[in-house]
Amino acid sequence: MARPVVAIVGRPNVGKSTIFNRIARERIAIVEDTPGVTRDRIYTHSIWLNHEFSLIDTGGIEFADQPFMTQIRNQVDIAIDEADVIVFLVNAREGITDADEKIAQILYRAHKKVVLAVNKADNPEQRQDIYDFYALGFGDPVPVSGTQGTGLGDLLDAIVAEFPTEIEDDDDQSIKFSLIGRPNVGKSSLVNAMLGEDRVIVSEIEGTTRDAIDTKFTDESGQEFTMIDTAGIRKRGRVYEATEKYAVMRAQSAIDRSDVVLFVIDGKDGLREQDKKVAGYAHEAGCGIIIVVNKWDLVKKDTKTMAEFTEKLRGELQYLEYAPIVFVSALTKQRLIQLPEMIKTVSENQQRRVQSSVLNDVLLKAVAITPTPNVKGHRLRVYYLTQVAIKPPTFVVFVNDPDLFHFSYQRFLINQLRQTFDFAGTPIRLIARKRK
Ligand SMILES: Nc1nc2c(ncn2[C@@H]2O[C@H](COP(=O)(O)OP(=O)(O)OP(=O)(O)O)[C@@H](O)[C@H]2O)c(=O)[nH]1
Ligand SMILES: Nc1nc2c(ncn2[C@@H]2O[C@H](COP(=O)(O)OP(=O)(O)OP(=O)(O)O)[C@@H](O)[C@H]2O)c(=O)[nH]1
Repeated sequence: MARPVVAIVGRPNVGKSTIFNRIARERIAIVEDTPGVTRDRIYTHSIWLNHEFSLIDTGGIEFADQPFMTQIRNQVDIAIDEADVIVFLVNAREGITDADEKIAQILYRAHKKVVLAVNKADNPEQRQDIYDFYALGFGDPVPVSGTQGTGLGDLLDAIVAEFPTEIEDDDDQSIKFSLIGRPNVGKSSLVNAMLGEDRVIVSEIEGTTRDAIDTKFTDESGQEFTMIDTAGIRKRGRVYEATEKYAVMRAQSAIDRSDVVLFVIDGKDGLREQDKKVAGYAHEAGCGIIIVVNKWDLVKKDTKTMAEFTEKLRGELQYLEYAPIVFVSALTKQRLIQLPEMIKTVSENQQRRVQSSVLNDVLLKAVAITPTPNVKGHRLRVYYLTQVAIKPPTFVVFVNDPDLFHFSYQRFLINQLRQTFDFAGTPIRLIARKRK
């Protein structure tokens, strides 16, 4: 589902990652007194008063060896390209600096919704000082303190007030999917080859508010698909497109909007670290996943090659055991015809609902095959299984004590579900609740 995107911009050390973490309510980034510390997470989800949104900390995208102002410029450009609302963060203790004024000029020309937040307003005097910041021309400055956690409610109110009001197109029955993968694995080639198939009718290419380009097409059976644009597929010619953090952030945002993700890897090179990161995110997000091994034409094959490749891949990506693997070539178009059908099946599996009565038959049989574990003299008891959500299928199992419900037994139950119903391609979530 598409959510509004909020990006935080500002000079180094104004407290972007501190505020990011506060809003994300998790201490996920490392906060240090050194400007430009390396941080891992720059993209997260948050919710305020029923408004869900994605949040980007542009400070986490670094441009080594670039002059100070170029770095800031790139970060602000990313915010302008990606975000619906930009939080422009300044420092109450330092007043308006030259860099702040430059950022203001860029933002001003971009005609984006901007919320001005004055950080490090830790005490009442500093909160008084914020009036100077009216001079930046973005209306009422909101005083906040990242370290104390004050003012965040007002900041979030100001942010959600700027969210676009247009509602999502509910009539859109198309299956949304994206292609994710390292540079050069052949994503663009696959897209072009898929859209170039005779049997595929490309119906529209639409630019959305965020400058992203999604492509709609219909397959032979009349099923509609929306291909979500990802960085690396259609380049906008920006310098920052080459940075890994940016690519990962774009991939995460595409994953958030997708029902199904085609995780593309290079059949010749195999799997790399960066691949795993993005695949892990898709798994956590609950997307359907298909592993697409591209450039299969370049691989010297005998009868065992495919099985060996599969086994190696399964070993490296154990948590993706449910994802089907398909070996294709964008060049020769081998097996590309299967992709729309596979996406459709995975999407159906992701929306599968199973009645509680049927589920409890499975549960009874499962317990008969493998009795529940005994942990330090306490036996786990499972009483009832019910499905509470789809996309991804999510089940609640009522037990005597959730602490006794260990990972191995969860896995066993999930496997029983997979053996009984077709959940190929979709993650399954299992939540243990104590029966009252
Ligand atoms: N006094 C005070 N210090 C703060 C506040 N918010 C952040 N800081 C401190 O300011 C420093 C920089 O914070 P960061 O969150 O890393 O700043 P940043 O803007 O993400 O920095 P870059 O990574 O360089 O872009 C840290 O030492 C924080 O502890 C605040 O509200 N009050
Ligand atoms: N032999 C062979 N070459 C391929 C295949 N698919 C892509 N290529 C080549 O691999 C290179 C990279 O392909 P792209 O489609 O640009 O890869 P990408 O993943 O979109 O790359 P970025 O745009 O950098 O993210 C190009 O030279 C393609 O011609 C394939 O199936 N077989």
